[in-house]
Amino acid sequence: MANYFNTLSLREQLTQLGKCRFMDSSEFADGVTALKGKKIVIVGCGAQGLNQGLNMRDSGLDISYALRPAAIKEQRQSYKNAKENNFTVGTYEELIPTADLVINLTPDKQHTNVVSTVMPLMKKGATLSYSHGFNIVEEGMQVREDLTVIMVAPKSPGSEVREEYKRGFGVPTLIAVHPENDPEGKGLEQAKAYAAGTGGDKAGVLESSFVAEVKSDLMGEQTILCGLLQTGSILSFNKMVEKGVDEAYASKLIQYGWETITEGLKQGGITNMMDRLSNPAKIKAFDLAEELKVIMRPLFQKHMDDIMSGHFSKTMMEDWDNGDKNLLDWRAATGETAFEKTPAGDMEISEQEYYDNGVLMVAFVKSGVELAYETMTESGIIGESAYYESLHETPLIANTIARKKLFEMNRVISDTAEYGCYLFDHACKPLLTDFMKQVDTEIIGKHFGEGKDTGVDNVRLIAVNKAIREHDVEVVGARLRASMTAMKPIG
Ligand SMILES: NC(=O)C1=CN([C@@H]2O[C@H](COP(=O)(O)OP(=O)(O)OC[C@H]3O[C@@H](n4cnc5c(N)ncnc54)[C@H](OP(=O)(O)O)[C@@H]3O)[C@@H](O)[C@H]2O)C=CC1
Ligand SMILES: CC[C@](O)(C(C)=O)C(=O)O
Ligand SMILES: [Mg+2]
Ligand SMILES: [Mg+2]
Repeated sequence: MANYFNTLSLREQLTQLGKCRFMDSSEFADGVTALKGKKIVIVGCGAQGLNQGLNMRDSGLDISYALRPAAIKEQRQSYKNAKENNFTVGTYEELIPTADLVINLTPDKQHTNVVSTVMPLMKKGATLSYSHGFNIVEEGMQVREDLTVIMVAPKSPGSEVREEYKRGFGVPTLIAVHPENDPEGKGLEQAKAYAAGTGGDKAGVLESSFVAEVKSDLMGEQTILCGLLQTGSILSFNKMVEKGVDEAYASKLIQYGWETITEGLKQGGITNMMDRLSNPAKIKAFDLAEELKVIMRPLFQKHMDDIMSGHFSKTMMEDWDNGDKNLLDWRAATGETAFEKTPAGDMEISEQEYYDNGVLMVAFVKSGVELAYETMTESGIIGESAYYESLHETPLIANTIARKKLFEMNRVISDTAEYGCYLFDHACKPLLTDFMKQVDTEIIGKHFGEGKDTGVDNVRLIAVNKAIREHDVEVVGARLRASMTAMKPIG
């Protein structure tokens, strides 16, 4: 199998990368109709499998789970997830031959194996679906010509897919039809119905391509969403301890700080997150973010280049073949960091204190979101996609760190995201050595400018505010957030 993206002409690569249309809510007027009464079998019942299945069943669809024999025999977690929620569970042989839609929600690493096993059992004219296009785009999986291949990719961890649905809403979702596999022209209607079944239509759906989803998803998760949150956590914690801040306080400030400050991001973008700081702190965070952007830009660009060329997927797949050596070493090293090993204290930290004492964290978030967005859009990924993969998803990942630190984040995200997160982190920390030497508790651990005059130069403040507000991620984000709010009452 060859990397599918690399087999395309440059023109076709650019066309597929740039495919991104924000769909109007009226396009979902038929709801789940195209899948109503169809037999839908989900392979795998993990983070996405369970939560998508629960939503689709609540939306009136017929869902069952096909699991590998060992999972059923040993009653593994996937079996328990499905059974405890009263779903029918069976083997591939029992469930796949009668399925109209088979949804592959196993880890990306397993896709070639799973799809090769499942495909011969699928009935003529059925549909195969993915929630991430790695197997099609990076591994070049060839699917039987009579089968339709679609993708419905929620831009969120599985837990939030369910939580948002229960709130009568959903998470933004990318849908796509693989151009090589749409023999009956039914792919788009089915993908729309599936997105409606998960609640994604209420939050915003982009009609995209497998290529655009893969290249943007990999970039977001490696850099701002997971990699930089990991690097920022470790470096910020170590610095506070080095400077004598109480360890338990430092641990708490980081563990819950990302969630608190990115709540500001979720509600009103970088503008609102920065507005939560005092004027002098805002200018300081702005300057730090500018400095960080200069230092980290080449690393962000390297990640994007390696994702585009297929170098990233090639080296990750080599690690798969090598028994996951790098992944397991990196996972163990993360578990040994002082941040991971130091429990958060039970002292009170007010919401505002997380901002005031976490100016460096705000600067990490601002620089990472903007860099990820800029690097993606410079590479042909459309702004809306880049927004979902940078600003929109950062608070959702920050929530996982609040639950159980970096361990929880890396547990909840997919296997490709975990690998890419460590890869970025290990390259980024050394790059920031000199920058971190100048960092003191004024910007991490203590209240910025406490007791000092809060006056600032008006001209500078106006220029800083203008630069923050006019960044493209803010312009695109304001539009997307407005449409999400507009759609919310429909649920
Ligand atoms: N994690 C996330 O939040 C997101 C994931 N995605 C995508 O969703 C897909 C699923 O990822 P995710 O939910 O993280 O996966 P998980 O690791 O959470 O779930 C894996 C499921 O697959 C089963 N499984 C594992 N290995 C095999 C195998 N060899 N054969 C058959 N079944 C197997 C497991 O069951 P058992 O081991 O018991 O057999 C388990 O039920 C991926 O394509 C991912 O990129 C997309 C958006 C976000
Ligand atoms: C951020 C990681 C992710 O891409 C996701 C939850 O969207 C993943 O692959 O887990
Ligand atoms: Mg993702
Ligand atoms: Mg991903």
